[in-house]
Formats: sequence, structure tokens, C-alpha cells
Amino acid sequence: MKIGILREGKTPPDKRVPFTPTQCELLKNTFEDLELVVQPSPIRCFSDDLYTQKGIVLQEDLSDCDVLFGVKEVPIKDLMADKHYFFFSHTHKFQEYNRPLLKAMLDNGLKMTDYECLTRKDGSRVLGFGRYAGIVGAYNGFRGLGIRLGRYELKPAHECDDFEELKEELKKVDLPNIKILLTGSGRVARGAEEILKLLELKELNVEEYLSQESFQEPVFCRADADSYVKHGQGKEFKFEDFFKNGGDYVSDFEKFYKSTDMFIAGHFWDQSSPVFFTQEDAKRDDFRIQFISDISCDIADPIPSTLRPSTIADPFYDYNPQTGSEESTFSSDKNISVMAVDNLPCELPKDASKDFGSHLVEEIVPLLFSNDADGIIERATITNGGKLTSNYSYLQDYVDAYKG
Ligand SMILES: NC(=O)c1ccc[n+]([C@@H]2O[C@H](COP(=O)([O-])OP(=O)(O)OC[C@H]3O[C@@H](n4cnc5c(N)ncnc54)[C@H](O)[C@@H]3O)[C@@H](O)[C@H]2O)c1
Repeated sequence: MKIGILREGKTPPDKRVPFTPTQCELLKNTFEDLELVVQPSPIRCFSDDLYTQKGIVLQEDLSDCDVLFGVKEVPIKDLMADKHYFFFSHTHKFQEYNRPLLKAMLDNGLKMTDYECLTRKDGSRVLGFGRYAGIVGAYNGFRGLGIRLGRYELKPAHECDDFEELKEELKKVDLPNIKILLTGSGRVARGAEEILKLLELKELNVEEYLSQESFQEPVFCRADADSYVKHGQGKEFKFEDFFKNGGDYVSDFEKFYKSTDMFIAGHFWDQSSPVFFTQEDAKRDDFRIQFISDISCDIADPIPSTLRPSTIADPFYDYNPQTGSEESTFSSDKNISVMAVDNLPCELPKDASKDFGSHLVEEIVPLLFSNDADGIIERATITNGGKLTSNYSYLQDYVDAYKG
């Protein structure tokens, strides 16, 4: 089998890689029948030289490869017929901007396996960049807060060489006795929690956190949906039911917005679930939140101050709760300052790639050399031989309606 690693072609270019040079070397040493080549790239976080130093051949034309691995969407013009591709296609949730890509995947007869859809037997996702989104998102939040309070300055995460340097920067953080709320329980929330723990902040449970207006030191609390939503008819909260019937639940976030200074949003939010707070809530005198690091980054609905995603180059903006509109960054104490970068793992591409690639090496590549007994690749394969696979046949009318 010949595997090729694609040069990222999306604009703006992504520096991440599916496999680091060391992981490529490991794969070659593990699978005797594996040939592995890398398409040269001037923008990857690991240079071409680092691949060749590990004995990996650079090859511009990947047309003799059987399987191709990338990270982001492959430009339509670069798709090669009949290959087996792995990348994030962002097509299976009817993403309009990628409808032409889905059509091209079918027209080219590709086998396309989407990283986002790779799930284990128990339904848990195999791959994701969430941990580093959480790490960078929380870091960016503390960076922004430092600027807003005029207390300390941190280097932007994307200017740090790696996580180790970012940890060094964190030592400059000097917080007043604020209360910090982190929402969620997935990879993003756990990544954000790593930063809070590196800062050696005191962790409180929800009850302790809500019991006092302030403490003798900065504190944080991680809350899950069972604390910030409740059943609309007063029934007991059950996660399983909430995930299925989010519309039966209402927000129970008021107690948090009245007693939180900094909100790090790391939850997963479903369209049917209640919003955290409304613009009207944010106008209230007892609405206390001053800074929101919105890693979840669902635009406008659940957290009204997240008016738009921000960029790595320009990560912060202010939201004026009275007008509901955006204002210059850190322009008033009455504003809520927002961090809403939507491609956070790109700020630490080396670490994020290493983490991602290690799961790919351990859990996915071996399946290419076996019969994929648990159907992990099969379940994540959206198109094959010019057709949608049975799991994704719900996209048929949608793709047929494309007239581009
Ligand atoms: N800003 C960025 O760069 C960036 C990067 C990665 C992820 N994200 C976003 O962060 C969010 C969290 O991602 P993650 O990787 O932690 O996800 P995850 O899949 O690791 O975890 C999701 C968690 O949410 C729970 N959950 C499932 N359905 C839910 C529901 N309806 N309501 C509440 N909780 C539910 C699950 O039990 C799980 O614990 C997602 O919205 C994701 O799109 C943002």
C-alpha cells in the first residue's frame, strides 16, 4: 500500500499535518508493506527537511498513491479520481459552502473518509483537535484579560514555538480575585482545564462556587449541562434525555452570570438546546461577566455576545450589551470582551498535529491493513465509487439539488 501526505491547499493555509516526521518513521517501521511519501510544502509546521531526515521521500505527484491523508478540505481542482482520501470535509451536516466539494467527491468516484465521523464502537470520536482548542482558547482568554485589566502581557499563542513555551508565558499571568466559569466536559473543556490547573487556580464545585460573591484568591469552577440547564417541567435532569430532547429544557444560567467575572465556554451546544443568556439578560445591572473566551464559538445564538468568529491575527472584540453591537476592543469597562477564534488548534500546530497523528497511527492506520472488523472506517466513509454510502444517503436530495 502506498500512502501520500497531501500539501494543504485551503486558503488561508493550515500548518497542521496528519502525521509528524517521527510518526511517519514509526509507520514505515511498523508496516512492512507500507510505502509512504510526502508532498513538499513550504508552510507546514514540520519542514520538508525534517521528513527527509527521517527517511521519508518527498514526492510532488501523488497519483501513484492508494490512500491520501490531508487535514482540511482538499481543493476540488486537486481531487484525484478513485483514490481513498482522509480529511475533514465538513460536508455531512449539509454545510452549504462545501456542497460543491461533496458533488466533486461523488463525480470523481472517490472513497472519502471523514476524520470527524470516525467513531469507536461505543460512539466516542476517535480523532479531534479539541484538546488544543481548549488549551489555546483558555490561554487566549487570559491573554485578553491581562490586556483588558492592564495587569500583564502574554505573547500570542501562535508566536510560541510550542506548548512548552506557552506554559512559560503563563507564568506571567497575575489575576485579581476573580471567579472563572468553564463549561463543558469534552476534549475542549478538558484542554481548557489544563490551563486553569497550570495556573494553579483553586477549583471549586458548583455549590461552593455559587456560595460566595468572591474569594480570597482567583477561583474556577467547571460546570456541565446538568448545572446550567434544567427541565422545563421541573423533571429530573438526565443527560441522555437532554441530548435527545434539548427543546424540553430551559436555561439555568442566571445564577452563573450573576456570579462570574470570566466565562470560558468549552461546551458542546445543540441547536435545540436553550441559550445560555439573552441580550436582555446581558443588559441587567447584575450581569457580572466581563470577559468571554468562547471556544465553542457558536455564532450569536447561545451566547449573544459572540457576534462573529474572530481571527488568530485579531482575536478580541468588545460587545456592548446595551446596543447589542460590536465596539472597539477593550474600549469600555461596561462592555463584554470576547475571544472567538474558530481555528484555535492552528495556533499550536506542532503539538496539535502530534496529538492528532498519534490517534491516527494507533487506531486508524492499522485498520487499512486489516478488515476493519468494527466498521470504524466504513462508518466514517461518506462517498465511495461515485455513490453516497448508506450512512450518508440522507445527503442524496441535497447533493442532487446542486446545480453549480
Ligand atoms: N474554536 C475552535 O477552534 C474549536 C475547535 C474545536 C472544537 N470547537 C468546538 O468546541 C465544542 C466542544 O468540542 P469538543 O471537542 O469538546 O467536543 P467533544 O465531542 O469532545 O465533547 C462534547 C461533549 O458534549 C457532550 N454533549 C453531547 N451532546 C450534547 C448536547 N446536546 N448538549 C451538551 N453537551 C452535549 C458529550 O457528552 C461530550 O462530553 C464544539 O462545539 C466544537 O465545535 C471549537
